[in-house]
Amino acid sequence: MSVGVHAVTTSDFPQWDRELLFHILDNIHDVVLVIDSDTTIVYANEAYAKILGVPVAKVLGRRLDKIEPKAAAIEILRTGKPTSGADYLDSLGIDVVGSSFPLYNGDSIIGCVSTFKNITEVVELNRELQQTKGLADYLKEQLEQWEQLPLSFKEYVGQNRNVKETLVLAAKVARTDSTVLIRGESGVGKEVLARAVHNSSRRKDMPLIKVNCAAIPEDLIESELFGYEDGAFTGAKKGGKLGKFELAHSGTIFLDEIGDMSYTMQAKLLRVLQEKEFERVGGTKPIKVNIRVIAATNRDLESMIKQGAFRRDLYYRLNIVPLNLTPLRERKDDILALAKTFLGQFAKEVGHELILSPQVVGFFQDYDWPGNIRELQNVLEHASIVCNGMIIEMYHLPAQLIPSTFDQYDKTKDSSSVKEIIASVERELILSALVTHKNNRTKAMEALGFSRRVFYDKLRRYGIK
Ligand SMILES: Nc1ncnc2c1ncn2[C@@H]1O[C@H](COP(=O)(O)OP(=O)(O)OP(=O)(O)O)[C@@H](O)[C@H]1O
Repeated sequence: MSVGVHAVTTSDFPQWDRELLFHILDNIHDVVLVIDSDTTIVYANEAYAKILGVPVAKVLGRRLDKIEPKAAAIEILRTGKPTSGADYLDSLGIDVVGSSFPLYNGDSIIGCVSTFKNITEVVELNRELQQTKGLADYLKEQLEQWEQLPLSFKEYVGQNRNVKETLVLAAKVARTDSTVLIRGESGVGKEVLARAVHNSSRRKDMPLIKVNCAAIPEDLIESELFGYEDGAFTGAKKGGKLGKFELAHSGTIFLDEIGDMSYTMQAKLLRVLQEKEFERVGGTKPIKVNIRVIAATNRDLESMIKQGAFRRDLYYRLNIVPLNLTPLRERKDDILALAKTFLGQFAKEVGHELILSPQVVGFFQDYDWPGNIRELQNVLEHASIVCNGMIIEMYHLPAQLIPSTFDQYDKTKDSSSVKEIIASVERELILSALVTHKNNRTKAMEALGFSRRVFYDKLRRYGIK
């Protein structure tokens, strides 16, 4: 029995010849690739063809630096330092894991050997797992602030002609994968419409991820959108973090307040919209995503373009199907239906039916609603808490609407005396103070600056229990 460097010969293995060694190498399941000092591929085993799908004969004699210029083996020819770990092969678009080491003849490096396996599937699975985990975190974050929003167009309150036209167009575009741009003042229901589009699309079972572009600080928005790799910056979470684009993979991303995104970020966003791929912060590997984009803004993008604050090319990319939502003051025919919906919701919370007095109905029709549907909802929520009975009167409305209450009296030349008007305003202020101080009478009294005797006298007079 003779002994080699790491081998012995026996009667079954009388010699370790070339043929036997090549046979062994060819049957190893991992790719084995050998290059010489000018990166010419001098050997590739059969796994190379099986795993990479390229016949061995096609690569032998070709230079690796022309095929895969970023390959670790090329760097090893220069440094002589073995490496191991995961890598991404640009030329084939696959993820691999393995190791490479230099070959020496005396002191000089004559080549390099790489062994690796394809882990694209594992990387994909890991990505799905990361997406699921990220999604769970995101949903947890959102759960507390999640609004009860209508689920589809059927539940979307809106009978006004303009709104109906918008809804019909929205329902049509929902069936496609087109980018949608929702325009309208704050509180007009842009997010509700975005959800309705997503929920009526074929992506409805996949995530709808919202990004409020105005709420994220400029230095964080890139990592929020695209995620980051492990150690991308100081304070970065270990293991990296998935961005909103990856969370939205296969689903929809809702870019709210898009007009507030910085000019630099607009360029990066445009690239993603065009190429459907991006890199994480601190990463080099391109990540492909399949997403539908819905953007919304209350800003005048056309003026912003003229002022150089919004990119024209991004505008064209986003404005494929614009959906305009009319402000509430121009769709007053919807006010009562919306009010009824909200009162129905609040009635469940307070435990009794709620209706509007004729004065309140009149006032709602006259009022301008600068905060649109959100303002209407908030006003009714306030009134439903303050009102002990079933009928919501003017004095149940929030204090900030009180100047308008005076207008109302003036306009209609209401027969109420000044005394009555003051009394109704005073009653409202007391009720508001009680709500603010969670029914703590002493605190409400102090806040209003009344003495105890005057305060309790007024409670009695106004029938406040
Ligand atoms: N058609 C509707 N039916 C029922 N509720 C609605 C409708 N439209 C809006 N709302 C309610 O009004 C509130 C404001 O809506 P939403 O957040 O969609 O407005 P927005 O235009 O996105 O506001 P912003 O520009 O401030 O983000 C929400 O609480 C929503 O539930």
